[in-house]
Amino acid sequence: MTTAKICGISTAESMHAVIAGAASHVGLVFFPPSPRHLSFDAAMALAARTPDHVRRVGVFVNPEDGLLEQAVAAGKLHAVQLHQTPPARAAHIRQRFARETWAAIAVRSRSDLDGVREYVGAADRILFDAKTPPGAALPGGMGVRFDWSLLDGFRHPIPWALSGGLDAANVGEAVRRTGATLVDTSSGVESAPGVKSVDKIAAFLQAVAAS
Ligand SMILES: O=C(O)c1ccccc1NCC(=O)[C@H](O)[C@H](O)COP(=O)(O)O
Repeated sequence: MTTAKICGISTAESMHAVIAGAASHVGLVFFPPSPRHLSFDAAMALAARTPDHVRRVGVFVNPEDGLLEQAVAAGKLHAVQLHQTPPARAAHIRQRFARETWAAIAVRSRSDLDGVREYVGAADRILFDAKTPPGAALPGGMGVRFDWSLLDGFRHPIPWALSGGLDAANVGEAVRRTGATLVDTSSGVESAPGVKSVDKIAAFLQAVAAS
């Protein structure tokens, strides 16, 4: 069975669609340059609307402890997803905050997978995401897909999830092709950057359930 994380939720309406569609995880972004960035107050309000069986994942880019402290408390986070965060720093965060820790690996070529093993003991899950273009404002959430065949034969040392350019039309193929048991999407369920579509969220979650 494949489960899904819908990332970058910022309204009560889209949170309702995530819950109604039976997503396993929801992503709350704490990165000011992102159109999905949440204030602590907004995160607190969304967390209050979310049952605990939908796991709240805070999304961060090499965060300081101070940001993590406030975000973990406001969002009642079950997990933290770390982009551009070296393994030693991820290990510190995992130990200090005692939250399930995901390390995002930005993938464009096979050599990008080399760093995965360094996260053994430092992260609980790897999120394979597409590398965004050089100079891009964001390290994720840009609808960029990577070549899934790069994962062929890769021996995953810890649990993992697939991300990057997934939508209702391609997620079934992505699951079949990679064997992913957890998939993640953000812009694939949006009508504009940062604007979630409840219809697209429902269609994505139906496609995952059918995969
Ligand atoms: O979504 C963001 O704005 C974001 C900002 C900073 C770091 C990571 C971010 N997103 C991470 C995610 O988990 C996205 O769901 C993932 O990159 C896939 O995005 P997309 O290709 O748009 O589906």
